[in-house]
Amino acid sequence: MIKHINTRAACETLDANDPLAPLRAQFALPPGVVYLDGNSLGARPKAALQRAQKVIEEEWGNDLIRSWNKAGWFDLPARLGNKLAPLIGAGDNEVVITDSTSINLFKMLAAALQMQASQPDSATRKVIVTERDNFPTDIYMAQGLAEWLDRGYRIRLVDSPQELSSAVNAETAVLMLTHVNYRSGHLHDMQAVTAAAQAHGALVLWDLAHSAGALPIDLHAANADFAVGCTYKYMNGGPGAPAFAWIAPRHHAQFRQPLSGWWGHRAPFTMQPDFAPTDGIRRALCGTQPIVSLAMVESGLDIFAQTDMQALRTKSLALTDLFIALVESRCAGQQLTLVTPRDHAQRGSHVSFAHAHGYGIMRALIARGVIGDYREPQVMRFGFTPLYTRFIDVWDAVESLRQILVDTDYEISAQQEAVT
Ligand SMILES: Cc1ncc(COP(=O)(O)O)c(C=O)c1O
Ligand SMILES: Nc1ccccc1C(=O)C[C@H](N)C(=O)O
Repeated sequence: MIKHINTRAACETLDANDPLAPLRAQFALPPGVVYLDGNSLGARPKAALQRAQKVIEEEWGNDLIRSWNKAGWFDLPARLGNKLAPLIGAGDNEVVITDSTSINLFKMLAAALQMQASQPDSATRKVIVTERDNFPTDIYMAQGLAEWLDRGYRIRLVDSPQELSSAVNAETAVLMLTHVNYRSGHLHDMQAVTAAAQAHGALVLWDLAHSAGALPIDLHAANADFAVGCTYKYMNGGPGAPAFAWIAPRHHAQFRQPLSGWWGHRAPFTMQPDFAPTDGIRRALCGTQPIVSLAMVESGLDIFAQTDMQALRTKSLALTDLFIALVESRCAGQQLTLVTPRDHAQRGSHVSFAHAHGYGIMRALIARGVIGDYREPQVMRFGFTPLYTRFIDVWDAVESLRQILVDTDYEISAQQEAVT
């Protein structure tokens, strides 16, 4: 059906018939902007402003220190974790919102290695497998941890998802993967990949940065071991909002992480000199959280509570199908290469096209109010966030892209900004 859409009016009709369309009104989006970067920084829920006002004025300003109890600040990582849990197929008391994705990767990976170290085959199980194409922080954190531990851990980088089955073996301690690749938008089959790795005795850690809030996830059905992810992308938690961490309940008792701060202690206000981890998911906590930023996450989660991930996925695929079809028909012959898989089963919620002048073209798009981003090498990324992206946004983005390409209206040697 999407293939036959070839006018803006037809896109208007798709919007008029879209059951999710009313949700857009809950976001503060600037006029004249086509925002296709919710996969990097989600848009602001309108309610976040009132929430910030309340946290700052009432909870901090008036109630001061009393808010740790009265406003539930101390319990916020776990309370919001419970709100986020259904979006990733997790249960109550299995998720905390805390720290950054990088830090949570470190904690989960360290705990997984420590669990493997207590197994009889630990002397030969020393490899962390991940993808060369993974988001760099994931690889960097694994490298840093392996170096720091200095116990012979090695990182094995695979060059394609097909290589995973031969790369994971009896030497694999942890398979650490990002569910949807940040650059290509490639989506792994979580259940199949997890089962294959576990059959070799590996533990599996998923980074859900580009899939949580973008598509249905069922960590329990996949029998995953650990997961982390961002709240500032598809979940619309705000710039630098704390990340989340999930531990399969079957691992809670053995889970020990090296950042053993007082928020993970069983009785922090007894002020004991010895660390004793608390039961359950709060073991993943370290110390005091940025409460103002953490509180903002709730406004985004409250919008998800009004719909379901299946409905969002249906719209997301319609948006990405339409974008691919329109770019390929209206920008034909313009040397664009589709980087993202066409197969729905392998596609996340963003679409990437490569072009030799990708950076300059993206700058030109942004100058016209079509906001995507650029990732080396040559890749223009366009994120589709079904809570607020409209079908006419897809049309308008492709029209701007077409005009820029036809008129060569981009800077061929554009100077790159610090953040691309
Ligand atoms: C897969 C993935 N992991 C982690 C991160 C970010 O980690 P952090 O929030 O710690 O900067 C990103 C994006 O920034 C990402 O795409
Ligand atoms: N946290 C950021 C801060 C500044 C600029 C970008 C980010 C991103 O999140 C990038 C994203 N993870 C990516 O997939 O490229």
